[in-house]
Amino acid sequence: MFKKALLRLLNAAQIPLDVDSNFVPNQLSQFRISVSEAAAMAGAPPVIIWEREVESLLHYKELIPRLEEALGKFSSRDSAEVIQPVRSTVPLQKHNGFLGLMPTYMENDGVLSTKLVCFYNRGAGSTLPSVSATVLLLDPESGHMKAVMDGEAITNMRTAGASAISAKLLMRHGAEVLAILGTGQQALSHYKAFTEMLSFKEVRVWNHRREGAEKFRRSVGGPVTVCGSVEEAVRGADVIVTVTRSIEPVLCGRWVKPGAHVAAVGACRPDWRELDDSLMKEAVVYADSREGAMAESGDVILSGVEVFAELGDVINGIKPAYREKTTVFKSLGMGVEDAVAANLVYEQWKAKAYKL
Ligand SMILES: NC(=O)C1=CN([C@@H]2O[C@H](COP(=O)(O)OP(=O)(O)OC[C@H]3O[C@@H](n4cnc5c(N)ncnc54)[C@H](O)[C@@H]3O)[C@@H](O)[C@H]2O)C=CC1
Ligand SMILES: O=C([O-])C1=[NH+]CCC1
Repeated sequence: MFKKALLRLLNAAQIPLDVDSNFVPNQLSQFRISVSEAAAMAGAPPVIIWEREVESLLHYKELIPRLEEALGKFSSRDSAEVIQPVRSTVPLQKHNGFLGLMPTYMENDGVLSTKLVCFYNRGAGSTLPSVSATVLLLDPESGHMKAVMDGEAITNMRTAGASAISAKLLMRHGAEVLAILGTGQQALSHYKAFTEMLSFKEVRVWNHRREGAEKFRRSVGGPVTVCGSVEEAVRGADVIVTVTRSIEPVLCGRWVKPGAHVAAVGACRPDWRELDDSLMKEAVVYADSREGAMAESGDVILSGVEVFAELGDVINGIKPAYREKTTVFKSLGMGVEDAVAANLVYEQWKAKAYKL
């Protein structure tokens, strides 16, 4: 009663529960209620955390261990750990795109979120982004919306983080050469995650337009070899990342060194491809979500191959990691990855705002 009365007063006096308000959390701590509980009770608006701030708060070193844990929880199929249906999509026919809805509930962790993501098969001349996203973080008890966040930075970093986990688990020991096909947003985040978390002697990139690859090389600053063809980029590579907007195979099995690991990130529709049949049939195929891959991945569905395991099965020790064989990690992207990333951003934001 007393807590509610205090909060009504704060609200009526329009004392915001925001970054500058040190007073409110300190006072509330006496009553042992959380900031989000207080915000819900006071009817406070959600905090808005936009791209630059998300980027400044999210770091692979903290994100990747949380993603790894979440992938394991997802694959345990324990509904108290993760409830995450396969993404539902609404076609945006006029614009050659899709709206994907990605709700996730992690009961044991008290995390409830949903991402709204629009993704497009853009024509060559378009300057609009391929992916545009927003993540909503909610309080599971009250339903109060705690935060609205830019979803692009989260999508770029959590996707690259999941691919880096796949490489850590599935690439051969002593891997030296990384090849990245495509030089857009995901290529940049993958370059950062892979060079920060793993170590390679050589990084090669290819783009269907050479100027795109040259721009990428200049923007990352580190040593990168620009290749004139996919074959030149991937011959002898130990790890290959495919992050293109292509809807037809760009990577052929005959160019891939036996034992290489491929993190296949693009082609997230049932009729889109990045990898050819020979590669899919040669490789042991892992996915983030078996159901997601069977519903959404053209590379899996059209090649007719089986998903051998989820990354979470390997993390949980249920399925082996065949490092010596050619492996493909088919990434579709999961709501649980967005949930843990958004929750981490929110925790960091609170710590910064309230200097906890
Ligand atoms: N698995 C996952 O969780 C996620 C997958 N994606 C997918 O990853 C892919 C890349 O996304 P972004 O980097 O954000 O896009 P982007 O538009 O920033 O980059 C796309 C790259 O593909 C190249 N490209 C365009 N058309 C091509 C073609 N026909 N053949 C070969 N290359 C072509 C572009 O030049 C560019 O380098 C997209 O397919 C996107 O839908 C995006 C987010 C998450
Ligand atoms: O998981 C994700 O956000 C996406 N997967 C394919 C395009 C966007």
